Amino acid sequence: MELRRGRRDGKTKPTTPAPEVSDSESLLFGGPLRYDTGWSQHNDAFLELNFRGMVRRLPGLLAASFRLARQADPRATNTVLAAEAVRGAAQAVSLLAVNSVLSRVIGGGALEERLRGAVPALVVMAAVALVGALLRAASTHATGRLEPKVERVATELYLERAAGVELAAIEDHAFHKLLDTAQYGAASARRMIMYGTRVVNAMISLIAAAGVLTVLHWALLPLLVTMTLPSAWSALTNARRRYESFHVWVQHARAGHLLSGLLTEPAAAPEIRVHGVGPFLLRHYRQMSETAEAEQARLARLAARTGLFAAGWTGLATVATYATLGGLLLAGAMALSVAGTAVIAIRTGSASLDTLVLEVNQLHEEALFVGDLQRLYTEAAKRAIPAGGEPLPEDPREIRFEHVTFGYPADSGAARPALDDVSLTIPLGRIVALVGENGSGKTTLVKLLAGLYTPDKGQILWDGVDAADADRHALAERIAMVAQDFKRWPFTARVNVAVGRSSAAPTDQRVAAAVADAGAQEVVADLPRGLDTLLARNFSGGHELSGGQWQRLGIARAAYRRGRILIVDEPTAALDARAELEVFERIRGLADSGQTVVLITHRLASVRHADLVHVLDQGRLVESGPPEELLAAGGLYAELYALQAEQFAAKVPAPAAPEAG
Ligand SMILES: Nc1ncnc2c1ncn2[C@@H]1O[C@H](COP(=O)(O)OP(=O)(O)OP(=O)(O)O)[C@@H](O)[C@H]1O
Repeated sequence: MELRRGRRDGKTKPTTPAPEVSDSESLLFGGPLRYDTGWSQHNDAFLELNFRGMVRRLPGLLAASFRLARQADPRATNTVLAAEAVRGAAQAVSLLAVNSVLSRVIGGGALEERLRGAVPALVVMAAVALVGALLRAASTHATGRLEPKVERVATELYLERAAGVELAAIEDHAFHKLLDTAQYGAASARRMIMYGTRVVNAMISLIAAAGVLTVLHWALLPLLVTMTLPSAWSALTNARRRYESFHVWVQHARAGHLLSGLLTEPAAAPEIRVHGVGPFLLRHYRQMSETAEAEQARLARLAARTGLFAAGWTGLATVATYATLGGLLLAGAMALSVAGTAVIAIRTGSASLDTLVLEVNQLHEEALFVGDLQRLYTEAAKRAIPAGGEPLPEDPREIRFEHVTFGYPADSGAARPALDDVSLTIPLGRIVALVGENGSGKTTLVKLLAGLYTPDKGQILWDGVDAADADRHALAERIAMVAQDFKRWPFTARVNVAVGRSSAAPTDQRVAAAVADAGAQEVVADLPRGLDTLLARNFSGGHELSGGQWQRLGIARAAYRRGRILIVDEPTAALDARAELEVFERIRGLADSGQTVVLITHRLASVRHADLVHVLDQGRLVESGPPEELLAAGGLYAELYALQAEQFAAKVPAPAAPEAG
């Protein structure tokens, strides 16, 4: 399922057909399992490349890769350019020397005299060959230094830009596709350096050969061009087809990689075995591979046809060239020595032109991928988290949401926004709980609070300052967050805590304090190598934690960050009853020390610790107030509370008495 250098597996059919299901599976699932995985709706016909457009784009792309090379290593770039330019010129001098040798040898006079006359030109040829060899060595050495540096610089820029965009961009499928295609740009930039140097070299030797031909007879140059045009056309046409195909198929290939990854991934392994998901995934994988193979076959068929047509055209042009040369000789319009030089110049010229076409074609193919990388750079710069902005008040009293409406960009077809005209206050230094049923908008609200998204309508005011205009990095500095799906970094336990503030050098004391704050001492004590235990099961010496143990480390990470506002989204979902109680006590303690806590939880009994509760329902704020007041008011909060309380109050049915007899 590889694309590009084996990953260009082709065109997408816009939909992946529903899989065939065997009888046994039909029985197993109680009916045929016919649905597609949901990846197939992609409409990516944005490419409008034509032959002229490709030629026009080339200088710009070449210049861009030259800029990258200069950025990576200016000295090596200059060495390569100078060496290649002089090498090309040396080839021109060499061709002129050949011309001189031939005219001496074919010209009049005694043989010995003619040979002696050719000696200076032969010496020049030898000197030029020596200089050429030295320059080639210099160029090879400098290119070898330059290429990996170019790839590193391009990759770093790619990763830096990707990490610096808004969360909304990362969730946008078009941007994600660009991230996917652009990842190959750095390796292409590296190869562009190699092809670029060859193109410069071939161009200069071609100019030399063309110059010689023009001097010999004006009609020879257009004939040379006619001879080489077909292969240029065929090579560029095939390159364009492969590139278009790659673009249309990139999502398909991504899905294929994802499927094959799922089949071997430890996290999916239990369900694959218990629910029998393996055959389902394999079927999809096979189907994707087969359609990809069909695309490769289509490309090969087209390439063969184009190549055959181009070869015929080249053959005819070659016959015409040599017929013209013969005609000129027969008509006495050209001397034999000149015709001899012309044959050599045509051969050299067409060889240079062939090389040029081949290398330009390679360069062009790479340039297209570098073009993707540049598009990503531009797009990422547009969607970057803005730097600078208004300073936030040093010690704000409250954060106020005013008529905030927000809908996820990736979910434009949603029936209602995730948050709809929400106005509420978060007083600082208190515990504020967000309560509501699944999907009511609690997580969305805290993501907006943390500056991960900006409202579509309304404002989030830190005292008087609108968060949309504030310095986003300064805002993030004040937030510590334990998200519902916080990252379980595949590093040591110590790093998993200290990554909460990776800009500061971790001290044992600070890590230990954070671990204690989260009540995670026992978790760490049970680890085989304490804080230095690697928490990545797939590595040797790696260890896996339980969900609840991870959750404590997540809380330790947030404690380590020491942000002024602590956001905890379902902090106790994976904790046992005793641990849950302890974590809430600690959260209460944090608030006593002046820390603001924004708490999302479904455990309403724990909400009694909160100073203020906001109740959300379908993206709207429906109730706000201290927990006791909300209970007394008999609204949604009281209803949800009563539902949970009933579960505990419900009597466990007594076991039925054994029947007599
Ligand atoms: N990244 C996302 N992209 C698109 N839609 C999203 C995204 N995250 C959430 N939503 C949608 O936004 C709405 C609110 O989701 P949110 O996660 O804020 O709810 P919640 O109250 O935190 O739910 P839960 O109690 O289940 O955690 C839901 O309809 C959900 O489908």
